[in-house]
Formats: sequence, C-alpha cells, structure tokens
Amino acid sequence: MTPGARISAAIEVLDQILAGQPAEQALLRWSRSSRYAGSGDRAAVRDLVFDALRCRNSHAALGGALTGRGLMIGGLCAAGQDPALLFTGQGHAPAPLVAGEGAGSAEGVSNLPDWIRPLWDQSLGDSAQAVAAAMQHRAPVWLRVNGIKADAAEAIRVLAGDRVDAMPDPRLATALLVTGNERRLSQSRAYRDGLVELQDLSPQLACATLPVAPGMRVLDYCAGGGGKTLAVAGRSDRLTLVAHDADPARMRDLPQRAARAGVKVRLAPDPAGVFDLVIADVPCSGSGTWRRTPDSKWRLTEKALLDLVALQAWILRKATAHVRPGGHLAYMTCSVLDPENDAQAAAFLAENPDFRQVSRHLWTPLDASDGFFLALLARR
Ligand SMILES: C[S@@+](CC[C@H](N)C(=O)[O-])C[C@H]1O[C@@H](n2cnc3c(N)ncnc32)[C@H](O)[C@@H]1O
Repeated sequence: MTPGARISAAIEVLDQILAGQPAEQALLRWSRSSRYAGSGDRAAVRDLVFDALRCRNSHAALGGALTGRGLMIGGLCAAGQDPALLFTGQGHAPAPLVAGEGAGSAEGVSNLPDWIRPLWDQSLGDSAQAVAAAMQHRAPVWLRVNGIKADAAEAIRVLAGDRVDAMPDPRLATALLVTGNERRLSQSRAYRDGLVELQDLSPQLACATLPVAPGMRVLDYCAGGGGKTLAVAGRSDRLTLVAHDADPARMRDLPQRAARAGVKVRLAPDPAGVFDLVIADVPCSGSGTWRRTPDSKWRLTEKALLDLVALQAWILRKATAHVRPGGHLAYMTCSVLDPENDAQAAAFLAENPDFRQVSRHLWTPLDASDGFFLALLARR
C-alpha cells in the first residue's frame, strides 16, 4: 500500500471507531476486508489509528473536524508535514484538502476527556500536565527477564541472535527495553523458550518490591494471564503459587506461559485457606496504560469508573479472607486515578483495622513507564 492508501485505510477505521466501534474490532474488520494489505501495512495502519486516538482532540482541532479525515490531517500537521502532499486524490490516496482543512490550532486543547480532567489533576498534582503529555506518545516495549532461565546479559545475547535489540535498565536488573525489531519478538527463541516475557517496567518495579521469600504461599487473586504470578515466581525458590480469577477463561494461557517460564502454578477456581502474600491486581480504568489503549480513554465513563471502584472494594473484601495474620495484601491497579488508588486503600484500611499500610507507590511515565499503583498492606 502507498502512504496515501494507508491514510485512507486509517480514515475508514477511525470513522468506525468514532461511530462507536471498539478500536480492535474496527481494525480487525478492516484487515479482514483488505486481503491485499501485508503485515507491514496492517502495522502501519494500526500505528496511524492509535496515534490519532492518543491525540484525538488536538489532532481534530488541527485538522478541522472530529472525523477520520480530520484526525489524519491534524496528525500530519502536528508532525510538521504538509497534508496536501498525501491528500492528492490519486490512486487510493484521500481526496485533496478543501478550504479550512488543516488550518486549525490546538492551542490549549487537552487530550483527556473533559469529565476526567479535574480528577486527573487532583490525582497527579504537580505532575498532572506532564503525565498527560506523556500519554500522547507511544509506549516503549519492555521485557522481564525470567531469572529462573537466564540473566539480562544472556537474554540480550539470545534476543540479538534473532535480531531483536534490547538494553538493560539501571532501575531493575530483570528489565530490558526493546530498542529494535520488536515485531520479531514473539517468534524469537528467547521468548519461545521463556527467557523473557512481555511486561511493562512499572508492574515489574512493583512486583520487585513485594515481600517474597523461599517457601512462601502466594495467591494471585485476579490472575488473568498471570503476569504478576510469573513476575513473583522468578523472585524466589520453592514458592507455592496459586492463581485465581473470577473469569477462569482469563487464565487460559497461564498454564502454557508457566510451562514456558519453567514454574508450577496451580489454578484455583475457588481458592481455600490462607497465604503469606495475596496479590489483588484488580480490574481498573487502565488510565495508566492509555498510551497502549487510547481507545479506552475515550470510552471510559463516570458511571463505569464508579462501578469499577465498587468492584475493587468488593474484591479487596474477598481477598482479605486469604491473608494470614502477619501476611501481606498487595493491592495493584494500572490506574493513576485517586479513587482507584490511595482513596481505595484508605477506605479499605478504615474498614479493616487489623491491616496497616506498609508502603504505597504510584509509578508514571515520568519515573518509570505505564502508570501503575501498589499499596502494600500487612495484616497484624
Ligand atoms: C487487571 S486484570 C489482571 C491482570 C493480571 N493480573 C496480569 O498481570 O495479567 C483483572 C482481572 O480481575 C478479574 N476479576 C474481575 N472480577 C473479579 C473478582 N470478583 N474476583 C477475582 N477476579 C476478578 C478479571 O477477570 C481480570 O482478569
């Protein structure tokens, strides 16, 4: 596909998304109906669509309309390119610009939904603007080195054998930043053999602070794909790892991932007994990951956020029953919003005087990567 044809495709997909279709669904539909598009084309169209969603309001303002076409014109203007060079009407390129298109200004335009801005500012204080600005850019790809199988140097060497470039990070010995050929990763030997897993730096930093020691019993109460279970597994020997999720289908890939990582994880539809550490990586707004899922930024509603906060409180109540006296509860979200983070932890502590807060941390793109919150709570 020519660059112009890719823009036409992105316009088509964005129009579907603006009409209410989830981004992944709209992209899938387009790629199914566009068999001529190669993998490079599909990746390029996806990048154009996600870039536009990250900066939806400012690109619409620059382009002159909140439409697929307006967003693409605005995106080119924001990148300092002349849209007229690609909007030629030739071949599969979009039609030439008309008066007013590409002549707007994005001065003072925010790329957060209006209703969330006061909450964002209150939650992030002095860093609110800088974090919002960071959310307008693509997120880097991070890997976690599986300490059971390799160290960082070995993982980098094996990745390089498959022409995937990665570099270590001074903040964490197990974290690697992918610097080249990330699309080859899933086919690489380092990934297939379980030397590395995809995991953002911020949850890695959070998991690295959890109190884990040989022989401990750990329950991952909202295990999903098992990202946190596996991060903890790499930290110590002889751990008993139990994974639970209200929706067992979410744990579908966990046995295979665990086998690849060389660890044993027991899936528990109905966990019993008490544990030294219970991880509650609860469903949340995902506001810390809006660089990766910009569509969800525009889909989140006040009502949905309230529902999530209520669900988080309910899950905490259930998970608490599994924390042994003297044990820990690790409450995690990939959100930067206070009602899901400190306010939730404070409400829990007010209801549960037998718990105390040991520590809390909010990571953001300013000091780590995605927005991620951890409150570590100890049972007396
Ligand atoms: C943020 S995701 C977990 C991601 C996972 N820990 C990982 O690292 O891949 C939250 C999970 O909580 C699960 N969940 C929702 N309600 C729950 C409940 N009441 N009890 C336990 N898990 C629940 C969801 O099915 C979802 O898989």
